[in-house]
Amino acid sequence: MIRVSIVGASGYAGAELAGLIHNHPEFDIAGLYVSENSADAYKAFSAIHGKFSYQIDRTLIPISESQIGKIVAECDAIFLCTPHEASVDMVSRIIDAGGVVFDLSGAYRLSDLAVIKDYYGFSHKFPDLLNQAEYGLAEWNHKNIQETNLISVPGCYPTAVLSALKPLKEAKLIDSSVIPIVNATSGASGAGRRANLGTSVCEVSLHPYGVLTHRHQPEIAEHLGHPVIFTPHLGNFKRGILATSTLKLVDGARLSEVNAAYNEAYEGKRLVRLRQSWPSIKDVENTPFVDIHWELDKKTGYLIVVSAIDNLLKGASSQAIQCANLRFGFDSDRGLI
Ligand SMILES: NC(=O)C1=CN([C@@H]2O[C@H](COP(=O)(O)OP(=O)(O)OC[C@H]3O[C@@H](n4cnc5c(N)ncnc54)[C@H](OP(=O)(O)O)[C@@H]3O)[C@@H](O)[C@H]2O)C=CC1
Ligand SMILES: CC(=O)N[C@@H](CCC(=O)OP(=O)(O)O)C(=O)O
Repeated sequence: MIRVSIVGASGYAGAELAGLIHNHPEFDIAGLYVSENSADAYKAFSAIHGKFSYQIDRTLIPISESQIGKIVAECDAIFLCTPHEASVDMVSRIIDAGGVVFDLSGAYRLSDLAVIKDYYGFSHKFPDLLNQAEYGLAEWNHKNIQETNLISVPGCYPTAVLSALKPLKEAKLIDSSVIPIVNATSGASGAGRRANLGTSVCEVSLHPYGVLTHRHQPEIAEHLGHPVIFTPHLGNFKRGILATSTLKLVDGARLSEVNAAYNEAYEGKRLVRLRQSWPSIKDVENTPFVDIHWELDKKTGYLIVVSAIDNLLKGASSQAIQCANLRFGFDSDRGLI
């Protein structure tokens, strides 16, 4: 068995990950950690996440960022389900100690220091590690994921959007003179477990946020290799993301070419479901799938692509498991379906 530890295990993404590892045939939980001064230190994990009562019998151990290297020797890999700023240092310490790390935060997803400063608000201290990090979009980067010790698991919106747009980009079907427009709505769990009036489901109806400033815009653009205009929205439901992308195809592109692009990109990739009808959050919540459907307006040459994921699973923890599967030599979907 491969023994893995989770830092940030009391949070939404960390708890989902603990559940997936508990049920995985190849991985075992080595330790569950929270921050040094956590209000949940030494509590039972199942006291925080009651659905795991009598299943995951573990205590949440507090750990400081400077001690993180010490747990490398006690396990085969570490998942960081921690805030971006905390992950920056912890990743460096884990790599220095010779460990394998899957970082679910945004700390290592972008390569340009100036862009990181602009969108995350801090100066990144480890440019060499940014170069070493492999982006964990599992269906698209499996070879590199297998060969690195630093996997940066994509953000939730980028997972939904890149899954929808990369087949078209690879097939050179996107008209580069018209910037694709992406509107996406997330459930409130995307904002994490900490109470916050602005993301409480009782306060939220449906509204855009982070307009023209959201950090997932440069993440999508970098990993698509194409600019996008991205507008996230917050909805008053718990989990799931639905993203609608509108783009112009190159002149003369036919629907059959679009269909071929998706079929080729995702042949044999069982966690991507090319649907014959429009995706919905209800079809993907609590699942590791990304559902995709598209239609072409033959009059204008515009294509509408809709993709849906569970933000806590394909948008975070189950994609992290896909990456770990690849890194340790298993099929990407092992233990997930
Ligand atoms: N929610 C989502 O849909 C997605 C989240 N992500 C990313 O995953 C990460 C976790 O997100 P999420 O689960 O939503 O967040 P939560 O706020 O729900 O959980 C954060 C966790 O990190 C712990 N933590 C905070 N600071 C530290 C620290 N310095 N050292 C160790 N542990 C710490 C918290 O516990 P405590 O504070 O008690 O120590 C808690 O367990 C974030 O980077 C987020 O951006 C990525 C994709 C999707
Ligand atoms: C609804 C909501 O607040 N969502 C979060 C995205 C969560 C996520 O996947 O992103 P990172 O890993 O990049 O933090 C947000 O917009 O900040």
